[in-house]
Formats: sequence, structure tokens, C-alpha cells
Amino acid sequence: QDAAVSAEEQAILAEEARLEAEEAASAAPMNDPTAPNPAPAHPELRPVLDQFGGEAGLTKLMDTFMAGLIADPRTGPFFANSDQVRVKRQLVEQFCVILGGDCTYTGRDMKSSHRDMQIGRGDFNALVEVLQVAMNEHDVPFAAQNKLLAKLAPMHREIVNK
Ligand code: HEM
Repeated sequence: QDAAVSAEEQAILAEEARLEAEEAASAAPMNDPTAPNPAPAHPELRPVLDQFGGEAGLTKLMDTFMAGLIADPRTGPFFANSDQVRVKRQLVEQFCVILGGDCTYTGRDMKSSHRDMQIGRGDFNALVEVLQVAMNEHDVPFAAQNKLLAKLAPMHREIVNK
């Protein structure tokens, strides 16, 4: 009888281990080891982060940005089925780290994030345009906008894949 119980226990433990592994696999971001760092920190841009209103300012900006992305027929279809709350949070983290803030980027690299999307150069430019409109709406100074855009622009190499 002892042996039977222990077999049952073993089965439960094995099932628990399987579930844990499954959870770990789905939670682990699928990163491409060859992709560049999606959120390189630029400590010298810390004053620019202040011009964005810090992390709180970025959070407000991202609401406007995402609303704009959804509303724009050029970018809307890409984001329609995405977890917008999550993407907004990843963007806040990413921009905050890039602008030298005391934040951590927990998202995936840019290559992995956009791999299955067929994004063209025009789509990339459309997203930048929507971001510029959002930044204007939030009164981010033009020079500060361009400091951020200068860091985002080279990411087209990982994002544009069509
Ligand atoms: C410099 C330009 C861009 C930056 C910095 C950027 C950044 C990001 C980040 C940080 C994420 C979340 C990553 C993660 O899932 O862990 C993401 C996801 C996403 N991006 Fe971009 N992105 C850019 C351009 C674009 C463009 C041009 C499109 C399409 C027009 C696009 C469409 C999406 C979509 C649909 C998702 C959500 C994917 C999902 O639901 O898993 N992105 N992007």
C-alpha cells in the first residue's frame, strides 16, 4: 500500500513539475540572442526624461500614443489583437531606460517582438508619425522629441521585415 501511495505522490509531483515548466516556458520572453539590446541606457539623456515628465509622463504619453495607433488605419490593424495594456507598459519601460531613467525593461528584443508581423518601412514611419502627434499633444519640447526619436530610428533594422 505504501508503494501505491508513493506512486500516486510521484505522479502528482511529476504533474506539478510539468505545469511549472510549462508556466516558465510561456512566461519566459522568447528572445533572439543575435538581436541588439532593445533598451540601451543613455544616462546623459536623463534631463530629456524630465522633459517627458518622467515615468509618469511617459505613462500618460503612452495612453495617447496607443489610442492614436489604434485609430490610425495604417497602424491600427497591427495592434488590434495585441494586449495593449502590456505593450504600453513595455513601451514606458523601454523609453524610460533609453532616456536614462531608473527603470527596467522586461519586454522582448525588437526582432522577436515584431517577427511575425510583416512590417514595412511605411508602417514604421506611420508609427513614428503617430508618436510625434502624441508627443506634441503632451507638449514635449521638439528637441526632446528628437533626442528620443534618434535612439528609436535605428531600431528599424530589427523591426522592418518586409
Ligand atoms: C521604433 C519603433 C518601435 C518600437 C520602439 C517598438 C517597441 C515595441 C515594444 C517594446 C513592444 C513590446 C515587446 C514585447 O512584447 O515584449 C512592441 C510590441 C509590438 N509592436 Fe512595436 N515597436 C516599434 C515599431 C513598431 C511598428 C512599426 C509596428 C507596426 C506598425 C509595431 C507593432 C507592434 C505590435 C503589434 C506589438 C505587440 C505584439 C504582441 O502583441 O505581442 N511596432 N513594440
